[in-house]
Amino acid sequence: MFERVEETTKRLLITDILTHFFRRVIDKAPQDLLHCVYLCINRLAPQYDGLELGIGESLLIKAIAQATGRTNAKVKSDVARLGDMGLVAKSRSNQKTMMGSRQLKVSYVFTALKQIATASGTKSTTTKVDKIKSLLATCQNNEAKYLMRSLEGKLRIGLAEQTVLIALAHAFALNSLTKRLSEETLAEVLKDATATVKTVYSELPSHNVLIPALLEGGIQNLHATCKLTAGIPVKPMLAHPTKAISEVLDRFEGQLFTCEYKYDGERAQIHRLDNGQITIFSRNSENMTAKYPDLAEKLLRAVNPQTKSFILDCEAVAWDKSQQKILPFQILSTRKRKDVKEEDIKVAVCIFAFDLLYLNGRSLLRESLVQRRAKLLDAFQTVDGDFQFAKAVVATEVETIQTFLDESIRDNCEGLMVKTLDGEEATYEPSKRSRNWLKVKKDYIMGIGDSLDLVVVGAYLGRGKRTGVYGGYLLACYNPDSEQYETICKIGTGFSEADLESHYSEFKDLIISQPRSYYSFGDSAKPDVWFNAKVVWEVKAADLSISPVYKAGIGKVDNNRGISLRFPRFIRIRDDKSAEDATSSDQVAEMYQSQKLNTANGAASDDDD
Ligand SMILES: Nc1ncnc2c1ncn2[C@@H]1O[C@H](COP(=O)(O)OP(=O)(O)OP(=O)(O)O)[C@@H](O)[C@H]1O
Ligand SMILES: [Mg+2]
Ligand SMILES: [Mg+2]
Repeated sequence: MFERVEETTKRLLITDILTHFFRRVIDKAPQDLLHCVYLCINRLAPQYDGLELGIGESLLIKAIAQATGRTNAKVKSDVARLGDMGLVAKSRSNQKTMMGSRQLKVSYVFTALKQIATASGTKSTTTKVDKIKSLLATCQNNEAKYLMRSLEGKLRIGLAEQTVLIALAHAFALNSLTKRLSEETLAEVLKDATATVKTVYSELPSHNVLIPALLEGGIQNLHATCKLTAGIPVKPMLAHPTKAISEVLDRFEGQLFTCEYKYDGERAQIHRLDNGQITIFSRNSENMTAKYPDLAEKLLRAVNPQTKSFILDCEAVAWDKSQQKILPFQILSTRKRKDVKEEDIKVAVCIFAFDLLYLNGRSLLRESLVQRRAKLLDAFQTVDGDFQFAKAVVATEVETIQTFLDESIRDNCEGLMVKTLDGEEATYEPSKRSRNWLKVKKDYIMGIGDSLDLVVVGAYLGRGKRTGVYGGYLLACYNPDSEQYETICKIGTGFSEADLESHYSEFKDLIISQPRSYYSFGDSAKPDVWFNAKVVWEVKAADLSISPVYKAGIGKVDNNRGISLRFPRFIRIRDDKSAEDATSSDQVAEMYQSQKLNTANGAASDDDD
């Protein structure tokens, strides 16, 4: 199935292949469905579980060498030549296809992968190498290729998580049909099934719950059996950038909306269970409770007596106790990330709450913001400097919004979040970048609208004052459709001396001998060293231009040329975003288009290389 998916580029065909496969699994081996799904999305557990594949290159090289009787050096040079660990492992296993040997079974492979990922302790390297060796020995045909890629955590065959959800919905819907339907009715049934599965998964992102529920009760019962649950993080709702207050007014014409301060801290989704246990999740659904041991106690003082379980959406912001004011993000980022003890805490944090998703056992996702906000205000109380509600106004005039924006900046915020208040358009949309939430950042008014979060894929050796560290870096955005990192600019500005030093040493572990096959770059912008795509930086730029050298959004606004950033400047490391959460090619293209609209009325020209 993986082979067929990899050969196909059309998303619709991929969905069909996968649907067909799932239908057979549901019929013939339903107990394997969960493991099949995990192998397809290249994971071992829900994302919030933190259990990751992504076994290091050197360990995999060792295992291939031992399994095939080659030296480490030989395997390493083969990897450099073929650019794909999977192909190297496969080239050998083809030569000795064992007659009548054991076949690998899905659940066996899944369990083995899990054992490899969780092995710990002094002997863990040996355990891992031995396990991989024994898997490789049983591989046939292309299996070794997909096994190695899975172990690396880079299956890269075009199976996006959303495609897997669609195929699951189609498979269950088709398998439960009792009579022939007209083409039209069938399309309708599949569309409804897909919507149900996608919504349910966005509210309860765990296949461990979803798959058994589907097998048990089918799609009809899914909404009743799988609901938003305290303790399981949902992907937060995201906002669209805007460049002017007038753009906000155009978008929200005739609708009721509210402006809130946009606090510059760290997004925090705080869950409390009925038993009182508190868990704090990051923007990326990582458990960061251990980073904020001080928050739980602050929160308790803000919780009203009738409030039991809840999911709170808020921003954790650095707080100056003596002056009673907000501190910039740079201060917050000096807090330790792991195993923080009360005595380690030098930077105080205040919670600014702006949404309530769940209260006393009930989901509030489908209620409007007016209703959610009323419940939020009712369920908690302000404790100055510890827990406050996001400052908000209902404004409709440009002048009032402008004044509020200026105030937000004076109060050390980044600008405003503008949100619809009422009705269907004001529900909470997990994981969506919604047009019902707009961000207005002061320093981007009339600029490019927003900062970008880009992946560092390479670096240039420094000269002169920067001898001994990197002088510049090559950045890329991410294209989720092609699964490629597309280069967008070289950056050398915005770094302090200390940044240059620490980046230089931190990127050491990420150096790779060849660019990955999925990096899209121009020959004239090749860096001196390439990096594994892992680190994300927030970057600001003056504007965007069409470029023959860079590849961002290639084919979206120009057939052969990409988009590039002019005068990029480093702002901060985004360790709450993974490489795949970086700004997407579509977002870059959208920013370019909207800049073009703005300059069309007589301002500067574009098409500048
Ligand atoms: N009142 C508020 N309502 C919603 N979000 C807020 C509010 N105040 C601060 N925020 C923060 O602003 C973020 C949205 O804007 P920001 O540009 O900082 O997003 P980001 O994390 O860089 O993601 P992206 O740029 O991909 O949207 C939210 O994720 C949240 O952390
Ligand atoms: Mg932010
Ligand atoms: Mg941003």
